[in-house]
Amino acid sequence: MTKLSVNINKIATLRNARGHNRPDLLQAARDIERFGAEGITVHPRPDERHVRYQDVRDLKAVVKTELNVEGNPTPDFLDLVREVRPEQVTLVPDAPDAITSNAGWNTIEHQDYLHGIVAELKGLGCRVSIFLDPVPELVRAAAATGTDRIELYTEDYARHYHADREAALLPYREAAQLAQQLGLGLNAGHDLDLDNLAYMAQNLTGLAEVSIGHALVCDALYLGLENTVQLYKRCLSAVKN
Ligand SMILES: CC(=O)[C@@H](O)[C@H](O)COP(=O)(O)O
Ligand SMILES: NCC(=O)COP(=O)(O)O
Repeated sequence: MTKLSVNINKIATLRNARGHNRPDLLQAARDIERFGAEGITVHPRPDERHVRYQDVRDLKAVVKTELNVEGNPTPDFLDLVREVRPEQVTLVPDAPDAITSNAGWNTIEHQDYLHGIVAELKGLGCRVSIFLDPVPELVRAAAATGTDRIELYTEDYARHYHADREAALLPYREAAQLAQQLGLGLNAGHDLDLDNLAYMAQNLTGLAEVSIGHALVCDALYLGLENTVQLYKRCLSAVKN
């Protein structure tokens, strides 16, 4: 079954709002794992607007499932993951001032660059995933970097889901099939929520992991964190109807 990695960036956003430690990010991570998540994802951005670099160091000792650290492989980010050695590193080509992740890698143009980073991170014992759009040529070029997995950038799927979910998912299904043929592991994330998750999980072959944060934390404000984590898990276990 597809694993749920909960992105706790937005819990850190709330924590930072008052300059104190409430909510306690580390306790939230422990609780989210206890509620059933199979991973914790963080995306420490250069401006530390939410998850701070020290949070990542502290989470390494706290997370008992898998720690997935996302980010643009800047020198500071690489120094952090060299120090922390999380179970998974997801490479994302974000600009420092991006309001959120808004693009996947051009793995054709950056293939040599990514190849070197992938080799180093795998050498540290980290699983590596590359964030990209569901474009066959990009998937093929990602495989040539030696990455363990790709993460399909699902904003477009989420945007078009309600209009025509079958059409919205089609490029992702094709990319997933190609990834499987190329021996790439498959993750997915960005803007997934309680409306659109089950259909993707039921129809994307070989989907190993989804990382979900913004919608999940928003839902938890109304539904409670434990209940919300379990609702997202239920979407991943729903049988295709
Ligand atoms: C890579 C991706 O799509 C998201 O995981 C990203 O981490 C979200 O970042 P924000 O929480 O800063 O919007
Ligand atoms: N990689 C996607 C992620 O970690 C969370 O994205 P979102 O659910 O906050 O959009």
